[in-house]
Amino acid sequence: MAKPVPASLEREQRLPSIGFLGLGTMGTAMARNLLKAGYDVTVWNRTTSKCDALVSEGAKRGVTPKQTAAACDITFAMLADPAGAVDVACGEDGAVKGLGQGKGYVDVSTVDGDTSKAICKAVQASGAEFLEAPVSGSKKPAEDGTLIFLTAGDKSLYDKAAPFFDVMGKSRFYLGEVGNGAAMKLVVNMIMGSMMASFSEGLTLGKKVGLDPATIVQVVGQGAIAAPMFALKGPSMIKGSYPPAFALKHQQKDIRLALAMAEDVALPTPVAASVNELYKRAKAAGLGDQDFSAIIEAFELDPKQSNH
Ligand SMILES: NC(=O)C1=CN([C@@H]2O[C@H](COP(=O)(O)OP(=O)(O)OC[C@H]3O[C@@H](n4cnc5c(N)ncnc54)[C@H](OP(=O)(O)O)[C@@H]3O)[C@@H](O)[C@H]2O)C=CC1
Ligand SMILES: O=CCCC(=O)O
Repeated sequence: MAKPVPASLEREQRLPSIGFLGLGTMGTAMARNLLKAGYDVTVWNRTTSKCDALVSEGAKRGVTPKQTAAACDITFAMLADPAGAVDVACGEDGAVKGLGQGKGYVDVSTVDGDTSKAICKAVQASGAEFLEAPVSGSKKPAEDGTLIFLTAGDKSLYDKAAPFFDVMGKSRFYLGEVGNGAAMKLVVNMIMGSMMASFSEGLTLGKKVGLDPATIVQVVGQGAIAAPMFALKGPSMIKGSYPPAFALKHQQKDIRLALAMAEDVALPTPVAASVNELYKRAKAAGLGDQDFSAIIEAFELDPKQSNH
């Protein structure tokens, strides 16, 4: 059930209008929750047909990021990667051109700190406020409104956007300066990518030595290394099924960005570096659009066939 508009906002004369740019797996579910909560939502996506469902549910159709940002008080962006986030914010018909004093831009995409800082600079130069707010939690938490927001940037925009975060999520952290939200997200996803690779390696080894993979999942689930992610994905992984929630190509992007962040502070990250090679191999073998749990397939790939 959709979370209702908070009473404090209902008492105001006009609810802020919300723009949402990027209707992929996450953006669609997040924008839908804002719409279901009763907000005035304008949606835009590069592939315009992805707007149709939300428009039929009551959203307004944005023409460009610029027009969407110009029409709305606060605009959210949920794009695939740094290049997409910069294009949509700062490109020819980018959101920045529609922003100005009194408006806010909240980028919830997973990008690196430098990208986030560049977008922040362009947004603030327009007179608008900026917040980075990448999320922890995948497709189901996005649908259920139980994401975790890792925000940093203009504190007054954080306060204004809080009711929207509370519709889309179960918790929110304000981490100070722009770059800290991106850094937190990359640290978390670097750990997650390594955990998934390690789990996959263990399942593959267990199977090779004659253990029942379903029993391995059960045993892991009852001990000190139990993790919600293993319990959720393990049963489908052992059937060779990877229903897409978080694309493997996005997980590899996050490890790549985390490695660059580590390089900036001269920290050796041998685990993540090795795991990155595995994700690159899986991507080269055509698994990029599968859920990232398809990384288990990489252990059975012929190294000669994967060419990265
Ligand atoms: N899926 C998940 O579980 C989670 C994902 N994330 C992060 O959230 C972000 C979005 O993820 P998700 O929704 O799964 O990704 P999807 O691949 O499903 O969607 C990506 C979106 O980005 C758009 N896009 C990409 N490049 C451009 C560009 N150059 N110009 C305009 N639009 C562009 C796509 O448009 P089009 O439809 O036209 O291709 C699409 O709307 C990523 O940064 C990801 O790492 C964070 C937490 C969880
Ligand atoms: O970036 C993707 C994160 C997925 C998750 O937190 O479950």
